[in-house]
Amino acid sequence: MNQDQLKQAVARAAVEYIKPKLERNSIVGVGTGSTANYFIDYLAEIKGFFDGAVASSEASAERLRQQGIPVYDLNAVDDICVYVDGADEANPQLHLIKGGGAALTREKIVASVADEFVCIADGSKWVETLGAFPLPVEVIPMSRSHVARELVKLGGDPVYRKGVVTDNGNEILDVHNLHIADALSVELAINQIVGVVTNGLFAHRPADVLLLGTESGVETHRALVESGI
Ligand SMILES: O=C(CO)[C@H](O)[C@H](O)COP(=O)(O)O
Repeated sequence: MNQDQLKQAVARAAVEYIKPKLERNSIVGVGTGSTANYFIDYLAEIKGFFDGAVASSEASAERLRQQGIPVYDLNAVDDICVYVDGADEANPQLHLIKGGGAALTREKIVASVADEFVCIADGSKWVETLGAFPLPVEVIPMSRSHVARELVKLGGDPVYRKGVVTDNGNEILDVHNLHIADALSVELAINQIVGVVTNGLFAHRPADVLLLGTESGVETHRALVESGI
């Protein structure tokens, strides 16, 4: 199977995974990107089983509407039972790098609200250590150079993603050459820089479940929980 077929397989698996959890009034959180797009298309096949969706980008909202799925503003809903989205990298703790599609801030908001976060990814996204994929950081435009200098102090090589404006009207720096051994600390440290809206590390809100598309089928990974016992 090629990468696209693996994305389709995990998107299909996600619909099967969430279907038993849905009720007529359920709201589904929907991510952004090519894998999420496949998920939206398959989700449309069960649209009678839930109420509607909250989208993490204008692009996903548009695709949901085209598929006949009602789209709600996050402020208009009390609860999101499940959030389904892709990732650029995932490690065994189900910490993620996201934001290749520049939707990281809204993705992190919707993921944080959701009761369960189901990540869907083809096998190329699975890594032992995060950071080979440049870490996206959304910044307030006037702070871009300041934030870039601070990111250099943290050991990264930030590159301005020219021509990209996020749905929130901001800009993106992609931080190269970070070897992220402690994703929890790095996520906090970058978010402390004045001018940063958020960064694409999802460590404080990791995925709960990862459906990973491989040649031998869709694997289900759950986060390794550190236990004091
Ligand atoms: O974080 C994202 C968008 O901001 C996407 O989930 C991530 O970039 C993966 O995209 P794709 O499913 O196209 O490989």
